[in-house]
Amino acid sequence: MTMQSLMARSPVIPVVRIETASRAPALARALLAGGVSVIEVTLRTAAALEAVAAIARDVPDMAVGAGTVTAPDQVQQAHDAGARFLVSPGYADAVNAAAERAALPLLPGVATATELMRAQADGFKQLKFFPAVPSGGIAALEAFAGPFPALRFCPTGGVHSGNYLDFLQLANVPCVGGSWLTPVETIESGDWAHIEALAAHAVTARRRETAAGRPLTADEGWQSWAGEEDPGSADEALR
Ligand SMILES: O=C(O)C(=O)C[C@H](O)[C@H](O)COP(=O)(O)O
Repeated sequence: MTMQSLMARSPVIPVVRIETASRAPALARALLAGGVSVIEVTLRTAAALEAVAAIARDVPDMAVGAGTVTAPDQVQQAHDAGARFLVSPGYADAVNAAAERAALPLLPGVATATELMRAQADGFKQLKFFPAVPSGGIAALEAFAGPFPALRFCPTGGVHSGNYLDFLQLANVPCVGGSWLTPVETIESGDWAHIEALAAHAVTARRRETAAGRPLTADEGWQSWAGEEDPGSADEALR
């Protein structure tokens, strides 16, 4: 699987912080049921690697990756757990080399033109733009499109239900990353229907906008639910 094909699987890559590995398969099934078939489990908790392994074993249709990869030894650990891709918040030669040795697709993080130039020279075409909103958001991505027309970005950090459709309007943004589909407290409470609804809403609103060929208003995006399932008010489903 290439990073390009992974980024084409879903308009949103859920960035997950999970405290209890045994909850990971149910979480992955809820996202799949909502139409999201890729998940990034951040290596920020003690349960993360076990969660990656549980998803890889029990939910094979979910493309599970490891995020927050900041050191080369995490690459091998993620590989051994069954991760199918890696995401790093930054750009580090040692991590890049370890990912290449492990033959795992890597989405490295960049935020400046200098980092983009390094990544491009190293052969990367798909990059995480992190932290997206603090680093200039949509205006920065539009500016990067001029000197770097071949690069594609997954903006992450500050992207949420209220702005992700705007990011996806950009020609150099095939997908975004964000934590809003998988709130920590919702995972801990096991409210899988809510996570399925968040995923379904994100995917459906994007599909509807693509079909319309123009940006939707917030209300129109929400109406993408009409006729499928009554999610209650936007505030309620996105609570
Ligand atoms: O740990 C990493 O490697 C990260 O990428 C951090 C993530 O970007 C955020 O956890 C997601 O950001 P929010 O959607 O703004 O919550």
